[in-house]
Amino acid sequence: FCQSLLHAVFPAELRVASLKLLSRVFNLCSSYCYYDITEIDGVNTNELYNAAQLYLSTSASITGSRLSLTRATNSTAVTFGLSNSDNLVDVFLGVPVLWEHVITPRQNQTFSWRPLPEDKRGFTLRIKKKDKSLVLDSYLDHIMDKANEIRRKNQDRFLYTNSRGGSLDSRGHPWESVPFKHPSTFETLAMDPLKKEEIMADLNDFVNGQSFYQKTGRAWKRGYLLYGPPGTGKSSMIAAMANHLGYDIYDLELTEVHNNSDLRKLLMKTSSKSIIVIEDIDCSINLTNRKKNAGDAPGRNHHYDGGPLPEMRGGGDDGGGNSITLSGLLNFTDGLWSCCGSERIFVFTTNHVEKLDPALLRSGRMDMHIFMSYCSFPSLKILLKNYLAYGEGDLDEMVLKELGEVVDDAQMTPADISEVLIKNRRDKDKAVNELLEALKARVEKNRANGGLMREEEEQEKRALESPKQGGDELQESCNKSDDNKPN
Ligand SMILES: Nc1ncnc2c1ncn2[C@@H]1O[C@H](COP(=O)(O)OP(=O)(O)OP(=O)(O)O)[C@@H](O)[C@H]1O
Ligand SMILES: [Mg+2]
Repeated sequence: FCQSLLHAVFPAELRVASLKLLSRVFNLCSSYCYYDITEIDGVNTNELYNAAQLYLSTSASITGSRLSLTRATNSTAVTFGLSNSDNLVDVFLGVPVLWEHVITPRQNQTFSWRPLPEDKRGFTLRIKKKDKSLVLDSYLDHIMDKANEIRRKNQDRFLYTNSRGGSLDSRGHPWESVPFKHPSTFETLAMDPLKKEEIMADLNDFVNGQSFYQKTGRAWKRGYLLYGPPGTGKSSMIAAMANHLGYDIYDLELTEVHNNSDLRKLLMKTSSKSIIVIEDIDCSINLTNRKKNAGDAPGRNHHYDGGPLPEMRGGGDDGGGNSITLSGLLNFTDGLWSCCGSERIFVFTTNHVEKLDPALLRSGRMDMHIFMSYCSFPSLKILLKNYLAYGEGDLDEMVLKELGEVVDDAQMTPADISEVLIKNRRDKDKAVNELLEALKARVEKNRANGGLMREEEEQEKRALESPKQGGDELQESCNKSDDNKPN
């Protein structure tokens, strides 16, 4: 009787209304506000939920008493997460925020094109009302950024190639990818420690330089030219850069690109935070038919003048199938298109810097020119440490002195030296002795050759120091070697 009276006195609408009123009064009195971040918003996956989960799983400032541990496939890190109804406190800019993970079973599955998970998952974020603007303005952005960073660090990076030519895969991508697992790091790289530090500092400035690039109105990208003889670690340096920054690598095979517009399409399909590599650039762009161009415009060869364009090697032979041009390549690295996406590094490598078009070398195009030289004494010490576990002071002073005396004149590449060390790595003394012999033998050989190699090196350096002069040299070398005249 009482129940029916209650129902009669308080009809359903009134009950709902009074509940609403109560909760409004409660909300007004409470000094907190709450945000629900559900895993699935309607039928779409909520990016913020995933980001929050990732962020909470690694945030060092978090405290909680019960956490669940996970390790995803291919991941190198263990992450912890929240079980049902667990609370975590995070502190952002001195403001404490409370996270609660809520899991409820999903009732009466409604029809959906996509099967929904059995549980409804969500985070409830509780903050003081006075801190509301802080959360909405920067905390959520901070979470998204951090989550992206964690994702990048945890995941395998990828090495992309355009070996399919311009053809697209089923998802419309021109790049093919494989997981990138090169073990080279700046620690294992044998080169002058000061130069190494300079490069690492430059890379760090680049990744942390978003506001600088914004302020100065520059596109957020950087170019490195690595040059030097084969086996001096140019490819290893690229791998070390990628590992240091956690970037993907796009290895661009220019000979597979048919024309400038394909090149642009490839560029558009690269992601931010990546290194775009063109190896052996001197072999990719054929400069042999620049002679005609230079004849038309003498003295202007150090600026690309928009005249007849150098074609790809073999381009003339196959009926114009390959018509990628130097100007197309420069546009690729420098033009408006190069800014679609940001935080990108371009790396070109070459064995013959003197063969490069000065337009590629002029300042502002390749920001840093890095000469990868023959093995020097400091580099040798790094190799001895890596391959034979010799630390500072482990090796006999006399032997070290002897090594130091011959290593520069021997002009052996780190690749040659590591070969000797690998072969004898079980017997350290034998390895060092054999290395000493090899270095001495090489010194003798170089003396006999009359320092021919040294001259080549000097020529490369000169070419870089003065692009104008380099241009003239290039001109000469083109004139001399132009036996492959255009039809
Ligand atoms: N500076 C270096 N530090 C450590 N290892 C090196 C270095 N240079 C070469 N090596 C070793 O030699 C091998 C060949 O080096 P790498 O492929 O990096 O040379 P490269 O300069 O790219 O040569 P190429 O001009 O022929 O492409 C590497 O696998 C690496 O083990
Ligand atoms: Mg290489």
